[in-house]
Amino acid sequence: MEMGSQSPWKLPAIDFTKPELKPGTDHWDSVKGQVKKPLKSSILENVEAQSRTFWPQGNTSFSKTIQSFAKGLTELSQMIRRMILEIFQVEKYMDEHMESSECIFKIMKYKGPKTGEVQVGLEAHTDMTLVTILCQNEVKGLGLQSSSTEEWIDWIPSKDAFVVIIGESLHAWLNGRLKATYHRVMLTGDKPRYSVGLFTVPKPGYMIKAPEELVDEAHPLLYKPFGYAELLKFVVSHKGRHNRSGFEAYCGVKN
Ligand SMILES: O=C(O)CCC(=O)C(=O)O
Ligand SMILES: [Fe+2]
Repeated sequence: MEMGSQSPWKLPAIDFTKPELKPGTDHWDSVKGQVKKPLKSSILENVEAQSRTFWPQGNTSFSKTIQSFAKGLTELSQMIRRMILEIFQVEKYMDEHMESSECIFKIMKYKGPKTGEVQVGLEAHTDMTLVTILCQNEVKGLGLQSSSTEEWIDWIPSKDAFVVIIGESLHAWLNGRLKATYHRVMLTGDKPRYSVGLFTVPKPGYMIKAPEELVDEAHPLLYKPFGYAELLKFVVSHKGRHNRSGFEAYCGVKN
């Protein structure tokens, strides 16, 4: 997709495919500027990234290329987080941030409900991750909520694009500078929906704590330091599992 062209998704689309996309180059700064826009306007804290660089042969035989696919997604996750840290001027934490995170790759299958009526495949929720990257087969179903208008936007599946979702751990680490994106899966018809997700999460034992540079009078600390595994355990057992309340109850300073 050409820079600045309209995406079919009503979502900001950003091209990460150019080989010259390397930190410190003009092209890096230009793409970073595009990442900054949707983050700043808070239209929706996600971006789409085209896949061909990571995956030049296309995604039809992905079972064979699953490892290189996961590697490509891991690199994309790193690039996006590198840009986000630069945008919020906390580059000095880059190594710590990268070393304290790991990527989990999952393949998911949703059976078609075999009805013409839309059924919930996965309730609206935010992820507890740092960042989640999703892609899927041609069966529609993923919806993303704009944090500013609360409008639900259907993702139109595309084999050239990924959805990048900000999770609660990154929201907390940035002391609220970015919001976690609500998303859900709604299904209809009888075809199964397959999706793959790369979930970038804090490593076990690492305490997520906002850097002091992001905490000041205008931005008081929102979350107490927490470990990811402990957070997950609490959220899963909490009645607010499918919304932000479990997260807020676990580590929100106000609680
Ligand atoms: O299947 C999808 O596209 C979404 C999966 C998801 O939101 C999750 O596993 O947290
Ligand atoms: Fe999710």
